[in-house]
Amino acid sequence: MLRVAVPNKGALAERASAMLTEAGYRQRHEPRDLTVLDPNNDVEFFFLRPKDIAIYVASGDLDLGITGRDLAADSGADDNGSSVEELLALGFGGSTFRYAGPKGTDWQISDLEGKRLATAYPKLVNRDLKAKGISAQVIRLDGAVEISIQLGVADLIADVVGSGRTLRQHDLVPFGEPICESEAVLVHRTGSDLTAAKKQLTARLQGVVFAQQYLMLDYDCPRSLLDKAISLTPGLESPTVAPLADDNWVAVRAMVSRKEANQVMDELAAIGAKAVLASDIRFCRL
Ligand SMILES: Nc1ncnc2c1ncn2[C@@H]1O[C@H](COP(=O)(O)OP(=O)(O)OP(=O)(O)O)[C@@H](O)[C@H]1O
Ligand SMILES: O=P(O)(O)OC[C@H]1O[C@H](OP(=O)(O)OP(=O)(O)O)[C@H](O)[C@@H]1O
Ligand SMILES: [Mg+2]
Repeated sequence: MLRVAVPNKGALAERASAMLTEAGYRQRHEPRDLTVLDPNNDVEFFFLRPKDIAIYVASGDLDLGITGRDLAADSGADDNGSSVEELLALGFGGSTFRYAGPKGTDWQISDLEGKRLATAYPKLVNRDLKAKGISAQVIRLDGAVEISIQLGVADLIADVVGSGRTLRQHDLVPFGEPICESEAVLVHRTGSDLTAAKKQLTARLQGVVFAQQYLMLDYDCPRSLLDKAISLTPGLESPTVAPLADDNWVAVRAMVSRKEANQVMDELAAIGAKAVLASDIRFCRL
């Protein structure tokens, strides 16, 4: 039976469970449940603190886990980085992990030298400081890191930035390049076998991620413009082209990236396509 770790609370929990449900897996109904057995799919889910997930997966006690890329990087057992590796980026929980300091100063990375630096991600930060050749006193906190400067325990911080609201609320500004560009990821133990069961769960989640990033486009097109239309909507392999009752027209169906869909629809309309319809894809296998 495949054993899979899922965040039990925090920024990733709801979307992770929703994505697994969409992929056909059983998820918990009671928010306090710590395990859910899905006998039909031969999977057991374990609902764990997001920070602990990489530890269970790195030790081999659990086969797969959904966590943040920043948390996975912070779990690394050695200086070389993480002891879990990414199988799939899940396209939600996007954030950056950044240094920040009180506003009013044009902070530079070199200003970190000799400072007290508060963070809930000490391994990730120590590794970054080492790579930059900077020596600073890293103060490990569990959360609410943004308040640590005004309370006097730190000079600067390194923390997760989502919308940037929490930094602004505490009169802080980010500086330097992000230490990590994070999102939710599916991980397994570095170097462990990619078994058929792991592959199947990965493929199912890939199908949901893909469905969220793509739309199905249907339109009618004069046969004489088909080449132009196909160059705008090449699809994944090749678009479906079907005859219409009127021999001068064809119906075309192709997947397009959600981000580009409106632009592509404008361009199709401009070349003379009619009845351009976009519809959601719920899930798929590529
Ligand atoms: N505001 C946010 N926007 C986007 N992603 C976020 C945000 N806050 C946290 N994350 C991401 O969620 C993951 C887990 O962080 P989360 O805050 O849920 O865990 P935690 O700090 O251990 O738990 P808690 O905050 O419940 O004590 C990390 O990968 C982090 O990058
Ligand atoms: O840029 P924003 O959109 O404001 O989000 C960033 C904040 O969200 C997270 O905090 P969380 O709510 O998880 O609390 P924590 O600090 O106790 O973990 C993170 O640690 C930041 O503090
Ligand atoms: Mg948090």
